[in-house]
Amino acid sequence: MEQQRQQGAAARRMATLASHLRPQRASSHPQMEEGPLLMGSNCRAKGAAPGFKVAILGAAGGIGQPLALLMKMNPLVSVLHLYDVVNTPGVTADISHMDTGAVVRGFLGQPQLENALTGMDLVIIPAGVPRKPGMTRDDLFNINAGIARTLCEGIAKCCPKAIVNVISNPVNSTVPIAAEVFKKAGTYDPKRLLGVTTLDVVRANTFVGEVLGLDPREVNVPVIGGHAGVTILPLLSQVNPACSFTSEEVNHLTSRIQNGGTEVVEAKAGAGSATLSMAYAAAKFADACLRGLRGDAGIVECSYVASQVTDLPFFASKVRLGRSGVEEILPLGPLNEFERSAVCTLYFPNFEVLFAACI
Ligand SMILES: NC(=O)C1=CN([C@@H]2O[C@H](COP(=O)(O)OP(=O)(O)OC[C@H]3O[C@@H](n4cnc5c(N)ncnc54)[C@H](O)[C@@H]3O)[C@@H](O)[C@H]2O)C=CC1
Ligand SMILES: O=C([O-])CC(=O)C(=O)O
Repeated sequence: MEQQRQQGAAARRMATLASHLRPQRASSHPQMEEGPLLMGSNCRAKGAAPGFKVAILGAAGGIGQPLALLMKMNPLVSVLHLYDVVNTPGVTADISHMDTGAVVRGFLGQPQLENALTGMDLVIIPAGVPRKPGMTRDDLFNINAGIARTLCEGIAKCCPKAIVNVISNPVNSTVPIAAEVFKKAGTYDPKRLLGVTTLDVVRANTFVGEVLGLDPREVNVPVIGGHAGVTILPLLSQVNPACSFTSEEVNHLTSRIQNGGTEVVEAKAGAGSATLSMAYAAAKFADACLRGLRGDAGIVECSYVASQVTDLPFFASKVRLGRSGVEEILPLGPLNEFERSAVCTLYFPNFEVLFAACI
């Protein structure tokens, strides 16, 4: 009798194990979008656990996977939707086993995009192809512009009030493309569309910390402009804590910060661009956006946003985040001669505007 009971239990355990080992289909996993009962907007956490609903589009990629891990660890997140055109069943199953609060759901392929987006407070977009050595970020435009457009059409339809964090390159173009999609859909709110340039700040803090012999966690360098080559401009005259640099140090730091992406692309030798540091930077920025949404005061980050700080329609500078997204674009502050000349060359055919912006 006891032997029969043990054999029955063993058979049941084997059946359970076999069901986990079956070939992957999106619907064979409990966390994957399956049908009306598992739709994102019906997640059990809705209305239960306090927190925000966050979607990552491109969640199975080099940035998407570690970013999913970091967002699953964020206590402000109650629901985490992972969307990609490949491999979300595996990533979702894996991340969903972490014993943190957020409920994780996976969504695979275009037919599941709408369910991935419905009800989201924050959408983070790292979907798109990365650079290889010898390429510029602009070389990614043709493929990534189309991807950004499709995803933003989904956002306009399913979560038009969400804050959108655009990571996909070239950020200097994907953000304006997103704005055009939202304008066409009649949902554009410039306060809610933010290009992620946090990796430039993260690198600047690290490299300045190295030069000054300081803990990078105690360094804060504003980085303005855009997110490509010379459009990335660290304001070394505004480093916190206050410090000074020799002209050699300024040249070295400016060049290293501007070329940080290329440094990683070359080191990876064809295997992609920055993923781990980018996931860290994106998680840091997303956390700031969520704290702003929660109503925390005094949250200031650099971001590439619709702006009137220069003659250009989009510009990265310090912004104050709040319940509605970008609540204020802060002035550039006093620039030194080197920075003023760089800004003028890049962004100010009209010098008078510069002096207005520097106040
Ligand atoms: N803003 C920044 O500071 C940085 C931006 N990037 C950019 O981020 C992007 C992603 O980089 P990685 O994660 O390394 O690339 P990756 O190739 O490892 O991952 C991209 C993911 O996007 C997915 N994808 C492609 N088309 C999609 C679609 N239509 N819908 C949803 N998902 C789609 C792919 O399946 C893949 O899983 C690149 O454009 C890269 O240049 C990278 C580093 C820093
Ligand atoms: O350089 C690239 O292609 C990726 C990127 O934007 C960065 O690492 O800053």
